[in-house]
Amino acid sequence: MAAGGGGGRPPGPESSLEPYVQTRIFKIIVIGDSNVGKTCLTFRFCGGTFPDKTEATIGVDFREKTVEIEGERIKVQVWDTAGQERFRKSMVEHYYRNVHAVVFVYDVTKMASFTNLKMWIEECNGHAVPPLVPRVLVGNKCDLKDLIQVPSSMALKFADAHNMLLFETSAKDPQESQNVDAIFMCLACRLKAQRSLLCRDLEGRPGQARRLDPTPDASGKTSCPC
Ligand SMILES: Nc1nc2c(ncn2[C@@H]2O[C@H](COP(=O)(O)OP(=O)(O)OP(=O)(O)O)[C@@H](O)[C@H]2O)c(=O)[nH]1
Ligand SMILES: [Mg+2]
Repeated sequence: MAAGGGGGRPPGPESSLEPYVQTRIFKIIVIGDSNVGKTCLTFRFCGGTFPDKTEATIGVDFREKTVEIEGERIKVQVWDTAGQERFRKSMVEHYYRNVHAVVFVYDVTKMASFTNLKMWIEECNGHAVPPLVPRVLVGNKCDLKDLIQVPSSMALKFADAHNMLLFETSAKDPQESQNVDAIFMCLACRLKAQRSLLCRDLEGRPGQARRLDPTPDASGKTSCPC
């Protein structure tokens, strides 16, 4: 189990004059064939580096990073899942339970990892993930330009058909790190917006949940990269 990125501690006694706002946690799972680079992508986002060496993930590795969106601190909890069937079968139920967003990853240099996406999407659908849960598609290893097997146009068509945004990235190339960050930041922004709306809808209804953020940003500014 590994962790990277900032720690998302709520304000302590030293800031007791400020209103106490609990840090929200968004659970994002990263799914796809073995060897597509799920561990490297999550490492890049949470730790800011490309790992020298990785081994097949067994079960799940958790990583997290605290980000700030429109003045609110949000903890992005990334579940780096195992691609190999034998290392994931006892865990699958846990992956999908209370998930907030799903990242499907394929390897742009391996067509089979792209065609297998159908299977991953079916698995996700089979676990009753609500339609409101955002899903994105990530084509990784774009630095291997001479080996590309999955054209962007094909991936875009697939993403459109499944109502997903497409990100083409490289966990390895430091120049691409902003694109990797954009995957998770975009999801965090969408989740924040969705949940604020949901809570606003529920406000005023007796016995229902209320917004956690007592001071909505009036500026309308967003740091969302998408
Ligand atoms: N060239 C290149 N290699 C990458 C990239 N991302 C990952 N790799 C390599 O691909 C291999 C597999 O990466 P992992 O991140 O361990 O793959 P995974 O999807 O987590 O695999 P499982 O844990 O078995 O599901 C490793 O040798 C990485 O170094 C990338 O963007 N570019
Ligand atoms: Mg892995």
